[in-house]
This record gives sequence, structure tokens and C-alpha cells, in this order.
Amino acid sequence: MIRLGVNIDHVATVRNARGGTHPDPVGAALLAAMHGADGITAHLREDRRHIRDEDMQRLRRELTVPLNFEMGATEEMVGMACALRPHACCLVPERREEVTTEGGLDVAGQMNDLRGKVARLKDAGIRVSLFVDPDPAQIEAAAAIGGQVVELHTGAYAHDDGEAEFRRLFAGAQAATANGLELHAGHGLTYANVGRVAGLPGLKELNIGHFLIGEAIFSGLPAAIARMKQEIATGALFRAVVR
Ligand SMILES: CC(=O)[C@@H](O)[C@H](O)COP(=O)(O)O
Ligand SMILES: NCC(=O)COP(=O)(O)O
Repeated sequence: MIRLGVNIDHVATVRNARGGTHPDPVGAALLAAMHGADGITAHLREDRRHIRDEDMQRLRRELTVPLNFEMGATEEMVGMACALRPHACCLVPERREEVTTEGGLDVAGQMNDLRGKVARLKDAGIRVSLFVDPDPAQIEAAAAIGGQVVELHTGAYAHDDGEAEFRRLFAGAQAATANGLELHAGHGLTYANVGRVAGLPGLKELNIGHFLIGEAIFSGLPAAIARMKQEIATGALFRAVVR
């Protein structure tokens, strides 16, 4: 079964809009876990625009499902992660001026720097994932520097919904398996577009946030998670049947 990691960043975005403590992203994470989330993802951005350091510490203390710490590949973040020891870290590219993560990490272009950081995270007992575009060269580089997982950036597919982007994801999925990497995917996924991604060969985990938190306004978080899990299961089953 494909695992669903619920990203709670945008609960913190709403909290931070008024500067208080409500809504609490850790409370949302606990609710999500109680209602079927297989893991929780939180992105501690360098500018702390949503998740904050104390949220990560509370998530680490209070969660009983795996915590996936998304972070830029900086010295500060690697140090924090090694101290926190979450289940997993996903290294993502970050630009302060971006609205959201616009593309995958350029692993091939910074292999020497990333190799050392990946090794330090692994030595701390953390499973290391690289958030990459579905580009075979980036996926091979992720394996070459010791990464254990690649998370394919599904943003281009989600925004275009085009056949060409889906084919790129498919080729990326094949490259991940060929390089011995566990395959995850995420970014911009919705009820409407998640099914095809769930059918990617070898897919083990999806990380979904913005849409789920938005839907929770209308249906509540438990119902949004249940519906997303149903769409994922249907997509995976369809793929298995037509294979
Ligand atoms: C890496 C990724 O795709 C998501 O975690 C995303 O970064 C959520 O946070 P933002 O909306 O701040 O980009
Ligand atoms: N890594 C992708 C993620 O955690 C969620 O992205 P989104 O659903 O908030 O776009």
C-alpha cells in the first residue's frame, strides 16, 4: 500500500497570519495521524515563514508516526536534523523569494557538498531523501551520493496535467528503481491528479499538503485524508489491473 505523508506546513501559515498559537500545526499532525496519515511532513524553511523550530521539536516529541523533516541542504539544517533525529530528512532546494518549491534539487551539480551532508544525516540514523525533478541524471546522482530515497517533484505534472510531464514522471520512477532508490512523489497533488501518480511503478509514498489543508476547510481534515487515501488506492489499483 502506498503511504500518505500529510504535510502540515500550511496550518502554520494560517497560524502565523495572526501571530498566535491557533491553529496548531502539531495538533493538526496528531489529528491527521489519528485519521490515517502514515507519516507527517514538515518543511522548516530558512526564513521560518510557516513551520518554526519549536514545531519541529514538538512534532519529534509527540508524534507516533514517522516524521519527515523537509529542509534546505544547509549547515544549519543538517545540524538541527542531526540533533533532532527524525525518521527521515528530505533535502529540497530553497530560494527565499519563491512562493513555493519551484523545482527539484540540483543533486548532479553539487555532489561533493551533498555527499558529506547525506553521510552525516545517515550516521545520525536518519533516512535520507532527495527531492528531485524526474530527470534520470539527477536520480543517478542521488544514488551516487548515498541517498536512500528520491521524491519526484510532481509540480510540473500537477500544473500542466500534460501527457509529456506524466511520461517524465514515469521514466523517473523507472530510473529510481533501476538505481536502487525508494520512490516517493509529491507537490501540487489534488484529488483530481493524484490517481495517475499513485500508479507509478514502484511508488511507495506520497507527500501532500497544500490541497489537503485547503480541503480541510470545507470537509474537515479526517474526511479530506480519507478521500485522498481512496483516490490513491483507486489509482494504484487501476495501474495494477491495466499493467
Ligand atoms: C518541498 C515541497 O514541495 C513542499 O514541502 C513545499 O515546499 C511546502 O512548503 P511551501 O509551500 O513553503 O513551498
Ligand atoms: N514534498 C511535497 C510536499 O510535502 C507537499 O507539497 P504540497 O502538496 O503542499 O504542494
